[in-house]
Amino acid sequence: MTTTRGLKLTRDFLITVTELEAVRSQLSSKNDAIRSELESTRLKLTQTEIALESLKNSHTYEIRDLQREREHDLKELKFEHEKEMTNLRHESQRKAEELQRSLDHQTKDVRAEYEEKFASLKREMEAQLDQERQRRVKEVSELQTQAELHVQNAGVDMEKKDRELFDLRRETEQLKADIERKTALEKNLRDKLSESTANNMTLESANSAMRAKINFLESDSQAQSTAFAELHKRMQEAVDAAEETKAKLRAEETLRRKLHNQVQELKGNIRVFCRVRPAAEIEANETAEIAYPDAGKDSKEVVIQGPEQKSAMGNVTRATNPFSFDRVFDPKAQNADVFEEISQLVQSALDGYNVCIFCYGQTGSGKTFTMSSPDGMIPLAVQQIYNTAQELEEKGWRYKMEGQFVEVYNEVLNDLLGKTEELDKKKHEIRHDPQKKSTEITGVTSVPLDSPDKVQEMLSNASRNRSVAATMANSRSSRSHSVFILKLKGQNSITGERSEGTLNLVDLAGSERLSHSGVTGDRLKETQNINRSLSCLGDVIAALGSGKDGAHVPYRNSKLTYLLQYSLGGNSKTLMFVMISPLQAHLQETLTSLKFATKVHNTHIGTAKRQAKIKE
Ligand SMILES: Nc1ncnc2c1ncn2[C@@H]1O[C@H](COP(=O)(O)OP(=O)(O)OP(=O)(O)O)[C@@H](O)[C@H]1O
Repeated sequence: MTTTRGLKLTRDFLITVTELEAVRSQLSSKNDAIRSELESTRLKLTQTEIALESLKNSHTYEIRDLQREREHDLKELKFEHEKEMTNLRHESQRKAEELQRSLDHQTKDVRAEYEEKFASLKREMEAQLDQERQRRVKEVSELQTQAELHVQNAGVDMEKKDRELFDLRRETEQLKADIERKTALEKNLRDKLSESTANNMTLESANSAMRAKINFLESDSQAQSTAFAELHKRMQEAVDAAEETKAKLRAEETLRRKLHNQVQELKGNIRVFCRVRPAAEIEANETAEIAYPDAGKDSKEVVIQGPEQKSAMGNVTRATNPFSFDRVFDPKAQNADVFEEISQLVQSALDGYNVCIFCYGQTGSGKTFTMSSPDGMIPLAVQQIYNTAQELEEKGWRYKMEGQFVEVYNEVLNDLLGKTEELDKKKHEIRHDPQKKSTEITGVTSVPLDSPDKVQEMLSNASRNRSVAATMANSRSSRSHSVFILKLKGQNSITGERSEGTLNLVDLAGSERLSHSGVTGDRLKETQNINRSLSCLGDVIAALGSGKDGAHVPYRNSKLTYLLQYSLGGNSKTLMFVMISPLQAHLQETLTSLKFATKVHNTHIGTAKRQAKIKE
């Protein structure tokens, strides 16, 4: 069995080998055919390459021949060209020379022609110039004559103006001398009056003694009645003399006040006083260098040594800053000395003027001390007005005096004499009467000032109200403007005259330059309002000083200037106090304040008019 299977396997194997042999012989014959085909193709390729090589060689020869030919042609052409160029160059050179010759010829002709024309034009121009020169010389001499005439006229005018100025100065001097004389006279008359009053009293007592004597004697003898008549006559003479002296005194007083007002009008009606407060004990070593060169004489000058400045070279210098005002009060000056200087101005309110006195300066420079302390300007002004009003009663004048005290805080008006709980709440409005040039504030408390003691009560009420407000918004007095308004209405029963004047005493908010940086909320609002209202005050003064009649004055730009509309400007007398701190730390603010005050001092805001009328 196994052998059969082996035989079968061997037969199958042999069959397979035979088949594979047949396939191999087929493949080998195919391979031979392909190889011979490859050989013939390779032969063909070699032949083609040979043919190509020979073609390439023949082309190379042709190209070389062509190149040689072309080079030859090129050389010939170049030669021809150069020959032609030489000919052309010669030809053009010849033509150029010809052209140059002809041009030279033409130029010569043209130049000759132009020279001739130029000479004739020059002659013409010179003739015209000569004529013009003569005309101008004539004109210049005419102008010179006219100018000389003008100069002569101007000289005459100048002399006239100088004379006028001199006359005015003399008049002012005379007025001043008159006032001094009248004041001396008045004093004299007052002395005489008191002497006469004393005489009168003596005579009256003598008279009553005589009467008693007469009664006692009850005699009707001739001698007694003559003596009595004589005594009576002497007494009557003394009474008449006293009456006459009183009348003279009244006339002199009227004249003195008139002359004072005239002098003020001649001076212009805005004046500036400067006051330097004393340093407190603890500040004694921190003071700036401030000098008063004319102290004890005119007292109009103050000199501030500026801060130290280092130059690029390292040198340290200090600028000297001199300022001059109508009056400078050094730290030794007392409130009474200051008031003496303003008393005439206060008096003007009684004469029917609107008067405005305001204190400008940084916080802590002495504004409130000057205005509201017990011997400050407000109490002294009220006291003086009260005394004068009483004296004027003799001359037939009766005055009604009313005081108001308001505050402008954050552009809102507050009544400092009103109820504390109404502060910052009750609305007040400003009403102007353009006809009467007067101002009213709605709903504001008016205190009749029938005795000078009332003013102290008023001031303490105002201060109490302000201190209550201060607990709510810090140091209210330095962050708001306060205005004390004294209204004076007078009537003369003898002459029928009436007068209406207002005295405004203003304590401004601290003028230190307040920066907006780092401030927010209520404090920022306060700061902006103070800055704005103080700059509005400056703008109003500048507009008034621009001297243009009818020029727009921006009173409406702030509550303060709107309130003071009729007390700042043409129809009023204005005085500004610039208050100065003596401390070195405040030097920069001091210089800023003094510069602002100098601007105000240089402003002339017209002539004040009295608000007086005659009874129809
Ligand atoms: N002439 C003076 N003599 C003596 N002390 C003065 C004088 N002036 C000011 N003082 C004192 O200096 C301090 C600051 O003055 P004051 O309060 O009047 O300044 P102010 O400018 O009104 O400040 P604020 O703007 O805060 O109201 C106060 O203690 C005051 O008493």
